Amino acid sequence: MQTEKLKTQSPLVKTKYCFRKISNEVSALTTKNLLIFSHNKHITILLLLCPFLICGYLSYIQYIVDSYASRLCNPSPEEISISKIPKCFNQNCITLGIGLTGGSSEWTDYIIDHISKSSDLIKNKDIKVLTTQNAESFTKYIKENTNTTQIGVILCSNYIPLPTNNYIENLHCQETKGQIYAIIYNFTEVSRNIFDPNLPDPIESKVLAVKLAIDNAILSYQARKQGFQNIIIDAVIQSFPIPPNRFLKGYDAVSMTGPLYFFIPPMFVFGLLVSEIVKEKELKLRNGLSVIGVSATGFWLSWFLVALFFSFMTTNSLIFSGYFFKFALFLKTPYLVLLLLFLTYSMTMMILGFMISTLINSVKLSYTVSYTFLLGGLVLQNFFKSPMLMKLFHVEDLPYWVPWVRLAFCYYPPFNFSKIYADIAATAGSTPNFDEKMWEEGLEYTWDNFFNERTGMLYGNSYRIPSSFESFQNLLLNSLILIVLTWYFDHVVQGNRGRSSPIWFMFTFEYWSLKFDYTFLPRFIRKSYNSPSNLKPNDGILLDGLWKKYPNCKTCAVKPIQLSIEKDECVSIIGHNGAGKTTLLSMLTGLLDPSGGIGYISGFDLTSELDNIHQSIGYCPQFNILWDELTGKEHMWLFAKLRNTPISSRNELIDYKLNEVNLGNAANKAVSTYSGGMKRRLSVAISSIGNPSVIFMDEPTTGMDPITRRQVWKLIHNMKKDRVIVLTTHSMQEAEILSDRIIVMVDGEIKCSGPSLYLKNHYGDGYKVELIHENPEVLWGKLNEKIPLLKLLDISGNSVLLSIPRAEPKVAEEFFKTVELMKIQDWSVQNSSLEEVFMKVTGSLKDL
Ligand SMILES: Nc1ncnc2c1ncn2[C@@H]1O[C@H](COP(=O)(O)OP(=O)(O)OP(=O)(O)O)[C@@H](O)[C@H]1O
Repeated sequence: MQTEKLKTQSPLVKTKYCFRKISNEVSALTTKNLLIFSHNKHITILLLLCPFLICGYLSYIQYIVDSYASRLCNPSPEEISISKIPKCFNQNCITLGIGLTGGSSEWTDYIIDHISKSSDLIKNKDIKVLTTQNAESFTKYIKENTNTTQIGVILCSNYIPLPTNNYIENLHCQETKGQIYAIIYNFTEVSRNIFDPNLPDPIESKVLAVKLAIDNAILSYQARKQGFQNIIIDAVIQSFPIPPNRFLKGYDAVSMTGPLYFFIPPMFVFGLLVSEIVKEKELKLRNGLSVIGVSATGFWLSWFLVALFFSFMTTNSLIFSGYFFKFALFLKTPYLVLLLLFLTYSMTMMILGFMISTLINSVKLSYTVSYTFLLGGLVLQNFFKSPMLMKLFHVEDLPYWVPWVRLAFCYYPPFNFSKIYADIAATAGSTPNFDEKMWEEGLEYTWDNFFNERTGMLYGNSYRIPSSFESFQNLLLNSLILIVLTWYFDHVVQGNRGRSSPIWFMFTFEYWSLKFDYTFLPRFIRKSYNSPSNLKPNDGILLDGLWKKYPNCKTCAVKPIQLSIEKDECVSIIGHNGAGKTTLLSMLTGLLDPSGGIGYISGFDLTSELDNIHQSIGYCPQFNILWDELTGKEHMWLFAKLRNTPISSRNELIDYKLNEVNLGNAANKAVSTYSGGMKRRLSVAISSIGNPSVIFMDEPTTGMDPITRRQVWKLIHNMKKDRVIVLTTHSMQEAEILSDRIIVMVDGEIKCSGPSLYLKNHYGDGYKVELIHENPEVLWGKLNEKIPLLKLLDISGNSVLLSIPRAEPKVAEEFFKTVELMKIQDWSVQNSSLEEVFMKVTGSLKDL
């Protein structure tokens, strides 16, 4: 047997064995974890697609900024003719409102006619002429008719006192000449459309057109008066070329916002892993694995490999998405630098996730924690993404507390990630030059950049930013600290590995002696509390005074127990709810630390040789150690591998075991589709895999129908050979059929123990006799008179049910003699049932 060999092997062979064992565990559990993710296809695909979606989103932002920036410039603005006044757009609006301050006169009529003809405007429709007392009353009209008049003109046909407080305060209408005009334009009309610099300024062109029309009209009037030819001046306006907006042109979304968006993909994996690990804890799957000897090292290494796999995949998905979208920062940086950055950061976050998962016990809480980390992290990333902040953080001559804050942030992985990213962006991506107020395109990022610090000036202050390599070392330090914390909390937090260690466990000799497996040393050197002098460990189970008291409980859940179970024995433990059965089994399987006492299982010490015990036991707990996503066959494969069954016969063994528990047809179905009974059957099959020398079963047939229950009984019966089976049950029939010995536990104590017949004989009420007589009361009266030791159990109809004490053979003799003389119609004799024994021993009969 493997465990026998272990006892006699040298430390070197043991180390080799340990290494092989752990690598086997890692390979089995990693396969299991990957299988779970492969069954959750949409989540996994989304996880791998996430970087691509983020890069696509960034590319879209870049596109918007670029197209926006390109639209904001106009290198060759068009000439706009102003020879005609443009008509206003709205219905019923007035293109030109003309106020005549001195009433109409010859020259004003001429001008209005001229404008009307030259600009195709209809009088009294497009042009409204008002004779106003003064300029103020014209502006009053405009105010009262908001937005109906496009442009107003005041023709000063006589002297008008000037208003002091409106648009025309600079107007000087001359009393004598009266040939001066003023243009009043609607300032609220949108000026140049900033979203499209190719459009002309609506006000400029209109005002100029009006001015030109009036000037032309005046010139024409003057020319006619003085006998000149009709003079027409034609004019155009054209704006200056509009240069590109220098705050947008060259903006690089990937450089400026990368740390914010690239923070997200690892957080998805983070959330997924934390919830999966906590789920294994909440459903006690990890406890189940610990019982069959899966080491914490194997457990965490398997998750580490899964995290590495997903981190590697998402990292590469991110890098190649960057290449796909032609991000300059990605194209100008060596692949290895990008891989190192994203992978190290992702792995550090995964290890942070491992550490968090050791502190929480519920999946619900794990979701809350993951979301909090994601949202809180995004808020911080919003600051850290800024290259300006990175420079500000490293400016020399800072207040004394800033370097301390910076140092504190160095222990926050996303800060180090943002810092390295900013280093790359500063070289390979476009960055804002605040002094020049423009964007500078990046150069190639080389390994020299990786190892060199960055220096420069910011608003007249010099800054010195440590090299990317230094920040990379910080990330590695973060990982190391988180690994140590994970290791520590995994030991001390209750529920992680079943047993929890004291908070100073690493300073105890026992911890390191167990760790290095010094079991080859003589027993007196190792720690052995309650070391027995007269106990000889057997191949089965030997307990001497083993007891358990839960913290904050007044009484012991299990009082000191003496028990010896030999090989080939099947023992059932029966007891009422809360009697201590599960606690006893948990101690024997190493899930709970005994409060005291000695125990040996397969010859190994329960306190110091637990690793070896785990190698030699099988366990079918009250809860099923099953993963909903995996199929029955995958479960069997996992446990067969963990149990190191020979590869050549593994598949055959799996099929055989599954058929044995009637699950052959459902072997390839996910366990989530199994009924409660099917899951129990699978758990029983799993407990027997790998030929364990002791099997513990906690209520193995709960939830099974009578036919399947009998099949499982048969299976357990066949498993008895060459091993010890300890099962707890509430079914007396099960205990009676399966066990060679029955132990009755009451309030943490073994009240009695022995084969079923012995218990019945010893604790039962004797024989039960049922007599059928035409007058049962008379019959009982006579019997009771002759044999007072008889006990009446029931009289109903023609039947009398009574018991004869087993310990009194003479009473039985006397009873049968008496009965022979009576006219008995029928009779039957029955031995006591186990249920009666149980009720009597547990004292429950009194309570009924
Ligand atoms: N984690 C715990 N902390 C404190 N007390 C506990 C804990 N687990 C069990 N107990 C107490 O220990 C006693 C024994 O419980 P245990 O679960 O071993 O009984 P059981 O015989 O297995 O019951 P059942 O048949 O219902 O499974 C009970 O009084 C129970 O309340």
